[in-house]
Amino acid sequence: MTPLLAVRGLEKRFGALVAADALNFDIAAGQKVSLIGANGAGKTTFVNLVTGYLKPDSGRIALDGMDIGRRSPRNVARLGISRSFQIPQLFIELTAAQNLAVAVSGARGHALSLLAPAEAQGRRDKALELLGRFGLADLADRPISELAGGVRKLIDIAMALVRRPKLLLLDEPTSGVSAEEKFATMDRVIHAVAPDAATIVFVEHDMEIVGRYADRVLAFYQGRILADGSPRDVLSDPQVRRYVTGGAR
Ligand SMILES: Nc1ncnc2c1ncn2[C@@H]1O[C@H](COP(=O)(O)OP(=O)(O)OP(=O)(O)O)[C@@H](O)[C@H]1O
Repeated sequence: MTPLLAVRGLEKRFGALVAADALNFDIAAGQKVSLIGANGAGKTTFVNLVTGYLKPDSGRIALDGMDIGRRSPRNVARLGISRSFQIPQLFIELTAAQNLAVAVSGARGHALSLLAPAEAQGRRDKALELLGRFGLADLADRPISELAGGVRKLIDIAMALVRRPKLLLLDEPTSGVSAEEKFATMDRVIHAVAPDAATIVFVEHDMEIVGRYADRVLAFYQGRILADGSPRDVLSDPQVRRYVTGGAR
């Protein structure tokens, strides 16, 4: 069976630094994969390569068998890969619902100013539906500037769901979220993504989150995969303990 994502010989260099070093692996549909690794190990570089924000120097990335390695971020998103960011990319003066409405317009290829009222209502309905999935419907009309960091992260992830992606990449979904709220935040993410049955790849520094939510872990070290397997196996691997979790935040 064709894997959802196939990565073959993927390389990316920044000058002399090899940030992705001949990466080779598949991701099957339905998996929840966590990317772990110390700072600078290459996790975000991988996310940027898959989402079109960086172009590989060599190698291949295929989504459902289609080569996507040199497409633009917009094109990659149209094909079914969405992402969230370490720092949420939101319009700070707009409300939560307005931010999502902008994303809905973008996904539908509309210019906001040209929309008929019926379409504007449709966008708002979609925005409210997505916020509802995250338990945030009551914050729909609050400006982002008034919302806490953890809520902003959830809204950024909601934006990524607008296109009903096949593959969702989350860059540190719980960074900046308090220890008391981190499980509740991830529970909301998993619950919200479930209706779209999206495959999730998430960068994570918190090993409690990794152990609880991932069914597979890829441990990065110096642009390479040091270990690949179940959370139990990878987190107990001596190399991972030495080079990854020992230095994790
Ligand atoms: N645009 C860039 N130009 C030059 N070097 C870069 C660039 N992006 C990343 N790097 C370097 O590539 C290496 C991998 O960085 P990357 O951001 O992928 O690591 P990471 O595992 O995501 O780290 P973190 O956990 O700190 O986010 C680092 O040494 C980083 O400094």
